[in-house]
Amino acid sequence: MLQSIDWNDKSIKAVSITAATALSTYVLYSVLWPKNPFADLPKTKYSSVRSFTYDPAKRDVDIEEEYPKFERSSYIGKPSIVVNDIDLSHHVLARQDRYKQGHLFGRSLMFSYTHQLLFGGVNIANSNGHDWKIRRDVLVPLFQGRVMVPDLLPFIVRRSQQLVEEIKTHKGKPIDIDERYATLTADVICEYLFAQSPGPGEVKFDNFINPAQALAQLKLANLYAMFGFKSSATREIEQNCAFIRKMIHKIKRGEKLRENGPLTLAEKLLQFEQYQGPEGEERLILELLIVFFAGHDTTAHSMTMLTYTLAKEPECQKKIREEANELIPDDDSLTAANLGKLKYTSAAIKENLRLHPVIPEVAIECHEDNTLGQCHIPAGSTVILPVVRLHRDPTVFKKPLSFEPERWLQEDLDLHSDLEAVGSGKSQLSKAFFTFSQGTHSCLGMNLAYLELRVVTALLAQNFDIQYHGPVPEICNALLRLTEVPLMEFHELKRD
Ligand code: HEM
Repeated sequence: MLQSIDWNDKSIKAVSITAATALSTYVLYSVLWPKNPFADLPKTKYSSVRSFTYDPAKRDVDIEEEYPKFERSSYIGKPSIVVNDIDLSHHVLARQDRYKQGHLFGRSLMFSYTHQLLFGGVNIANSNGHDWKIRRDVLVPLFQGRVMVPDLLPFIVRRSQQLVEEIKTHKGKPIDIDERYATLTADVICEYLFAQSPGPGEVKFDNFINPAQALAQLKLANLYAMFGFKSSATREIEQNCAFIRKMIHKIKRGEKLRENGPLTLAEKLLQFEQYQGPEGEERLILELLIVFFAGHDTTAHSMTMLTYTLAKEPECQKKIREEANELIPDDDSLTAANLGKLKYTSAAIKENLRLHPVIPEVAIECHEDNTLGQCHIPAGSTVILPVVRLHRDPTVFKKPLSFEPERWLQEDLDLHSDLEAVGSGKSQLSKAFFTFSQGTHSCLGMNLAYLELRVVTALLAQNFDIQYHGPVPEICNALLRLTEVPLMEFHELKRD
C-alpha cells in the first residue's frame, strides 16, 4: 500500500517555494521575452521539402491553394516571416549588404553562425557587410563566364566523356549516378582551384549527411578538447584544410600547379594582399574550402534530379538528343558557341532547376525597422524566401507541377550571365526564378553550374536512353541530399 504523503511544515514550505519560483519565472518570461512580432500572421504551412520532387502523376494537378503574402514561422529558433511574393522578394534581395543607402538586409545571422561552425570559420558564403563585400569583389570577376568557360570547358568535356565511357561498361544495369556526378563535379571545381583533385579519402564532407549532429559536436569542441580528443566533425574540417594548405604551400614554394595553361584560382587569389601572410593563408584556406564544397555538391544534386526527370519524360529526352545530334555531331563541335545554341536543352535544365532548387529557401536578416508591402518588419527578424514555393506560384508558372521546358524558350538562356546583375528589366518568369538566388548575394558559381549541366546532359542524351523504374525519390528536409539514392538505367544507343 502506498504511504500517504506526510504534509508536514517542511513539505508545505518546499511546495510553496517551488510554486512561487515557477510563477515568478513565468511572469519574468512573459514581461522580458519579446513578443513574437509576427504573432498576428497565419502560421506557415510551408515546412517540408520532401514533397517537392517531380511526380509525373501530378503534372496536371492545379495548385488551388493561394498562399497568403506573409506567414509566421521560425528560423533556427528565431521569429521569422515567410514572404510568398516575388516582387517583395526582390525588394529584399536587392538590398542585401552592397548598397550603403537603404542597407536594410543582410545574410541571416543564425545561418552565418551555423555555417561558420560547419566550415571552421568565416568565408564568402557566411560573412556579412563589408567583410563579405571585399571577398565578393575579388571572386566575382574570376567566376564570370567569359573568364571561366575558356579555361574549364576542355576539362569538363574530357571528364564528361570519361563518365559516358564508364557508364557504358555497366550495360544498362541500374547504377548510382549521384555518386558519379559528385565525383565529376568535385574534379571540375578542383581543376579550377588547384589543377588537381584530392586523393581518395583526402577530402570528405560527411558532416553534411547529418549537419545537426556535426553542429552539436562542433559546439562541444572545447569540452571534447578538455578530455583530449577531437570530434569527427573537427577532424573532418582539419583534414579538408590540410589538403588545401598543401596546395597553397606548393605555390608558395614556387611550384606551378599547371605545367601549361592558365593559372589556377588558388594561384590567382594568392596575388591579393588580403591572402598574404599567416593570417591571409588561413583566410584563403577557408575561402577555397567553401568554393570547393559549394562548387560540387549543389551541381551534382541538380544533375541527379535532372536525370531522374528526363527518365520520367522520354519525349523531352528525345528532343534534347535531337538538338545535341544536330548541333554537336562530333567531339570537335563541343564548343562554347555550340553549347550556347542548345536552346531546348538549356530550357530543360532551367525547368529542372525550377522544380528542384537545391537550396529550398533563402534566409535574410532585417537590420533596420522596415516595411514590406503593408507589413512592419522590425530590425532583428528573419525574412524567409521559400524558393520551392515561389517556384510553384500558379500566377507565374502555369501548371506549376508540370515539367515544361517550353516555358523558358523565350527567356534569356545565356551561358555568360553577368553575376552582378540585379533583378531589374527581367520578365516575370525570370524574376520568379530563385534557384541561384538573385541580386547582390546571388550564386557565384551559376555560370559554372550551367556549363557543366549543359555538357553532361547533351552527352548523356546522345549516348543513352535513360530509364528509372523506382518510386518518386524523396529529398531530405532542408538539405540537398536524397533520402535514398535512385538507381537509374542507361541503355546505350548506337550512334551513326
Ligand atoms: C546548381 C548548382 C548551384 C545552385 C543551385 C546554387 C545555389 C546557390 C544559392 C541559392 C546561393 C545563395 C545562398 C544565400 O543567399 O543564402 C548560392 C551562393 C553561393 N554559391 Fe552557389 N549554387 C550552385 C553552384 C555553385 C557553384 C558551382 C559554385 C562554385 C563556385 C557556387 C558557389 C557559391 C558561393 C561562393 C555562394 C555565396 C555567394 C555570396 O554570398 O556572395 N555555387 N548558391
